[in-house]
Amino acid sequence: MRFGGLLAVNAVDMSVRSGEIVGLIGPNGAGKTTFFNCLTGLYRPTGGQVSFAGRPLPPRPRKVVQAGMARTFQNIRLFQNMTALENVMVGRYCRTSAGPLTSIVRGPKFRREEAATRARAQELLGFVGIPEAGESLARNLSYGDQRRLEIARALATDPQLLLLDEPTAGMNPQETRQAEELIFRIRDSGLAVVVIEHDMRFIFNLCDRVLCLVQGEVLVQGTPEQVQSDPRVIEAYIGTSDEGETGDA
Ligand SMILES: Nc1ncnc2c1ncn2[C@@H]1O[C@H](COP(=O)(O)OP(=O)(O)OP(=O)(O)O)[C@@H](O)[C@H]1O
Repeated sequence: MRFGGLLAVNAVDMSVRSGEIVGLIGPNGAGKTTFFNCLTGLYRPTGGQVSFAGRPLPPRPRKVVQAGMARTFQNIRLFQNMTALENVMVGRYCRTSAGPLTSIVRGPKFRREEAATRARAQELLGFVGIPEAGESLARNLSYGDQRRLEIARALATDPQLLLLDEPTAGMNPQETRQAEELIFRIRDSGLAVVVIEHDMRFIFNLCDRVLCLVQGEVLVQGTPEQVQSDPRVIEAYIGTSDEGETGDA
């Protein structure tokens, strides 16, 4: 992915299997979010190809979600003035069949689907640990709960692959532990998960494999043990001006 003269992501080749958690680390500006944006159709890559489950994916977010890839955002992007339940229901609509006409007429088929969507959304709120939040407006939830809600909305699309962009940013230690436990449960349900994170303790504890990006390219990849002891990774972080990234920021 090129932005003018800047090659933001170059030849990043990554695979992730069902039931596996892969971490994506790297200093600020390494290209992590740009990589997610390329995968999910927010950016049209200037070169290369995204394939999912063996099929090429067009760079269109709706097609990507329908193919089974869902994501959350570094800066939470909820519908702040809708309830938590409604936010999750929105995620579900890519799997329902009601078109505009059915929605206006609101016949029995629409009502059946709507009830099923509501029930599934409530179930997902329970799964992410906020079963009581359904009627609260998203903007009134705590920061940690908003992050869980974003995950619930992503899960509502029935993904096979979940991309999480800094899921613990702004969380306190207790919320971070709960997020870790939630991601393990998501993995255990058979999904493939890719996580971007700056919190090293979190990522090395969570992931089966870790890739370290630097200036848009994969510098090192391997098990958490291999990556955290690799001098090139340590150097890549120390070499940045953001010292906070070397610790638990
Ligand atoms: N839309 C854009 N237009 C121009 N340049 C961009 C755009 N998006 C990202 N970049 C540049 O691409 C590079 C990679 O940015 P990106 O946000 O992907 O990094 P990152 O690894 O996610 O960083 P961080 O950890 O700070 O979120 C940066 O130099 C950034 O300035």
